[in-house]
Order: sequence, then C-alpha cells, then structure tokens
Amino acid sequence: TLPQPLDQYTEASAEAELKKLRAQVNQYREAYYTKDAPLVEDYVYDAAYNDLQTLEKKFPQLITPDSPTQLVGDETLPGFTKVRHAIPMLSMGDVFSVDELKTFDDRLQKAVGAAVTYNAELKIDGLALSLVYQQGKLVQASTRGDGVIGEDVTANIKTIKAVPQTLPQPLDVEVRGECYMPISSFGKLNADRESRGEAVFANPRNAAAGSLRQLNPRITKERDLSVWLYTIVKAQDYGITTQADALRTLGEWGFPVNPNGRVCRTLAEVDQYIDDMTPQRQTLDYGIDGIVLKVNDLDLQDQLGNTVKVPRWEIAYKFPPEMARTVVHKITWTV
Ligand SMILES: CC(C)(C)c1nc(N2CCN(c3ncccn3)CC2)c2cc(C(N)=O)c(N)nc2n1
Repeated sequence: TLPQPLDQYTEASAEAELKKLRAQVNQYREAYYTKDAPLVEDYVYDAAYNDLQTLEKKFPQLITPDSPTQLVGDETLPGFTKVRHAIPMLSMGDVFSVDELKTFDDRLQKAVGAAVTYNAELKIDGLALSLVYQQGKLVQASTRGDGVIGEDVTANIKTIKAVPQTLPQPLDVEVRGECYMPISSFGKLNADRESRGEAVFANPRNAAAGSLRQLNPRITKERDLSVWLYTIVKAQDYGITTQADALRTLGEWGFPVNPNGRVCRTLAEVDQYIDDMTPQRQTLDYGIDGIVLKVNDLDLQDQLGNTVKVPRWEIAYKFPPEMARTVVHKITWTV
C-alpha cells in the first residue's frame, strides 16, 4: 500500500514514488524470472505491482516504457524450447474465506438448479506441469508458462523417478499435475548451497521451479523433485465421468496421486475437509497453500464451462500466509 493517500500526491511526489516502485518491482521480476529465486513472497510482489498500477492510473503522463506494467504476459526463459498447450492450462480463481466459498457454492447451485458435489484436493505449492504420452511412452513434458505457451522440460522430467516413462497400456493421453520439492529435500538443498556460499532458495516452490527450469538435466537429476498428477485431459474419452474417477485412474496408470482427495457432497463437508487439512501443513513433507474445489461431475464441468481464464467449476481456497514459518526459515538460515 502506498505510503500516503492517493489524493495527497503531487506530480512531483508521484514521480519520485513511481521511480522507487518501478525499480522495486523490476528488481523483484528480475529475481523471479531469471534466477528463479524470488526476493519476496508473491503477495509482497503483488502489493508493490498494484501500488505502481494505482499511481500510474492517476498520473498516466508519468508512465515510462520501462515500467513493468508495460510488459505483456509472462516471459519464459531464453534457452528453453517453447511448447503450445493444445488445451490451455487455465488459472484458478482464489477465495480467502469460507464465506466466499459459500458464495461460490450458492452461485453454482443456482446455475445448476441443484446441489453440487465437489472433489476437494490439497493445493500443492509447486509448479504446474503437462505430460504428454503417445502409445504409452512419455514424449513431452512442459511447464504451464502463461497457460498457453510453456517451456519444454522433457529431458529434466525424465530424471524424476516418480514420473512413469511408460504406461501400463499404450495410451495417447495428456495428464497434468504439480511438480514439487519435498520440504525435507528443500532443507538439505539449502544447507548444502549455504555451505558452498551459494544463494539459498526462498521456499520449496522456488527450489522446484529453479531445479526444473535448469537447462542442464544433470543438475535437475541431483535435486529431489517429485510430482502429483490431478488432471486427465479429455478424461471422458477414457470412459471417466468424475474428477474422483480421474484421480483413481491416474493412480492405476502408475502416476503419483495425492492421497488426500475427498468427495464432498455439501459445503459442510468441504468445511470439515478444510479443518482436517489445515493442521496438516505442519506435518506434510510438501508445501500446500490451500485446497482446490472442483465440481466432481465432468459433464457438469463442461456445461458450466470456463470464463476467459478461469473455469467456473472450480475455486481455490488459500490459507492465510504463514508468516510464522517464513520468519522461522529466515532466522534459521541467517543464524
Ligand atoms: C484443472 C484445474 C484448472 C482445475 C486445476 N488447475 C490447477 N492449477 C491452475 C493454476 N495454476 C497456476 N500456476 C501458475 C500461475 C497461475 N495459475 C497452477 C495449477 C490446479 C492446481 C492444483 C494444485 N496446485 O495442487 C490442483 N490440485 N488442481 C488444479 N486444478
């Protein structure tokens, strides 16, 4: 948030503030996109970016071409082959309270004219991945990128033991999931980097991104990455009718599937799921930053369709940022 109310800015003081904000946001972007080691948590970046946009909107004459608000889309790193996703990898709407989930559920119930059954899943704090198999062989792995264009990380993904190179049947199928680094491996990696005087990763998500988006697969191989799969693209073509079926089938095909999925027939059951899963953050060996609610019936998902970027049939509930843990990490590493 801006240091003073918007209407107190003069052109001069706005100019000075914009200069500071442009430099700050560009510095965050540089670290995020090139070194895969963001300097700050996403919500700090988002706040600075929003301040910049707010001030530029009030003083458009002060917008400069080097302002990060003038860039379009997410750059993908040079050096990686680009991959266009046949079906875009959508992003997710977020809510931050159970009340907002209630609103989402009410709206869906009205649209459907009946109660909606959900499949609730943990929201793994990793990076989204697409795996394409032809005749049961892994032929391409790519990152989500901006949802349409991602990076080809096939060579790197082939170094991950958890990813099946061959399926039990000669299927042509695309599956999607999340690549993550176990928290225990993240701790070891950072301790190792620190002992070699290298920069440490801020959190397991950045460590996974930095390890996967390595041009040298031998480096990826040394990092303990893993995956959880949660989507079969065009699942109905394989006789699958619900999200719960899709997760079961992914398991039968040999993919790691997170064991905490739960079908919830009512919002009360979703509430219970959130209560059951929230304490798990302290014990699970992988980062979770919320839960994902999906309409379980796949035909109903298709009927509800998607808005331009976000499906109408799913929503992510984000846990409040766990400042305590982050602070503990910082103290640990600094000491
Ligand atoms: C198939 C849909 C679209 C419903 C979907 N999309 C997901 N994501 C989209 C947004 N993503 C994203 N990533 C970066 C920038 C913007 N959006 C990251 C993945 C899901 C992520 C998880 C998870 N993390 O555990 C999950 N259990 N289910 C998901 N399901």
